[in-house]
Amino acid sequence: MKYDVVVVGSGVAGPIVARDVAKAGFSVLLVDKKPAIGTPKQCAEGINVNVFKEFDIPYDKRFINREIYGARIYSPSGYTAELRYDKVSGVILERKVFDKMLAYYAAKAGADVWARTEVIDLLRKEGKIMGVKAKHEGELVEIEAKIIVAADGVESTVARLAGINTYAPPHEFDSAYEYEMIIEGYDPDLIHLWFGNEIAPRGYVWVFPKDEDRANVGIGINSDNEKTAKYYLDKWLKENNIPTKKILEINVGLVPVGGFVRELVKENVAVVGDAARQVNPVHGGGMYEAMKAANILAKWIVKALEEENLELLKNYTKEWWEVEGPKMERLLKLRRAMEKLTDEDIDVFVQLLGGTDLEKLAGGNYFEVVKALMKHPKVLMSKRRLEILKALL
Ligand SMILES: Cc1cc2nc3c(=O)[nH]c(=O)nc-3n(C[C@H](O)[C@H](O)[C@H](O)COP(=O)(O)OP(=O)(O)OC[C@H]3O[C@@H](n4cnc5c(N)ncnc54)[C@H](O)[C@@H]3O)c2cc1C
Repeated sequence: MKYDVVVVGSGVAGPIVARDVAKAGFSVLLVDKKPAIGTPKQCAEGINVNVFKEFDIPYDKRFINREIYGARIYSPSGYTAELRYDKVSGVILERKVFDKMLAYYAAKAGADVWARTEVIDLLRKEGKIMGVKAKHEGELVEIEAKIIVAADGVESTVARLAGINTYAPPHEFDSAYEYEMIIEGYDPDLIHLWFGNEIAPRGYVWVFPKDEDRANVGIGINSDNEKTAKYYLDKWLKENNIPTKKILEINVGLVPVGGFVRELVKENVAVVGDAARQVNPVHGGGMYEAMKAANILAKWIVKALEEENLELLKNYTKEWWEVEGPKMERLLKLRRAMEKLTDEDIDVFVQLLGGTDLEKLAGGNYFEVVKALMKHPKVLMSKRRLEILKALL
């Protein structure tokens, strides 16, 4: 079996690469170890509404669970800041359908798609990487390919097999735990985020509404914490008197929030998405970054195949670092600064920040916001707060 490209992993990044390369007329095989692509989900399913246009994905009601108009954040003592638009700003997806439909779009563009196919090793001949070895419905198969894409998520093995250094220490990952459950009393037009060192160390608790009374309710905390994410989520639910007898799903996962990969390509293997730690380090959202990187990678795969020059693949690393790298480094700096905040600091900042400030912070465009905060008496009076902010400039 021979293809131009084999893509390992059909989450978000993989199908976008497969679709774009197949569209250009090259042969592509997209594989995933899951028997049903998209299931189970490991996601809160929130994404900015602009992605559909940017990545040419139909705005299809089959996977758009709910339209969202903004966000409300809560400080440890209960101060809130809100960002509310009069038009749709984001959506809560149904990822089980979304991921499957992305694979369907890849198939429609010409790619072959195999579910229940787990890549277990690289295929090497005379020291060269020639493809992958996989278990396809329990049978061992060898798939030859000119280019291999490791889109195999946070626990990626394929990039490492090729010698790409994807190591990051445990502190650069969040541990996430989530219930899809019945929950009432939260404005279903907004996403809700709670911050605080006793609530969610380093991270936040989220309620992402999927219905008036159904939501993904989850938490992300630093994965090297001595307590578990489940411990903190259950504590928060109990302290807020939220009944936990109607739980429809439990989702667990790791989220990379740092540890970006310097060299994204080795020989004819490229890494993309969570496997390459391409995730927003402040809010832990990875779908946008996975699609953005997939887009860049697909462009260079097509060029490399058209010009029969695999060296061109290296331009993916260069372009990703030029286009996304600076923003990601700024966000990482912001994440590290946020880790130093006490609960009192969070209370102060939430009182001082407006909705648009929050948007700028989450997108990494924080210079103006930080400069304005530094002039406020509540910040000026605290040498420590001032130093945390100064380090961001
Ligand atoms: C609890 C939680 C909540 C989250 N919430 C959000 C959110 O609200 N918004 C957001 O943008 N991001 C969120 N994220 C992050 C987001 O889910 C990921 O960033 C995104 O899915 C990354 O896409 P990907 O294609 O790189 O990897 P994945 O979506 O993880 O896909 C990787 C695929 O590879 C397959 N695979 C792995 N190994 C092999 C193998 N050896 N052979 C074949 N197939 C293999 C897996 O089965 C999987 O389908 C959340 C993550 C978690 C854990």
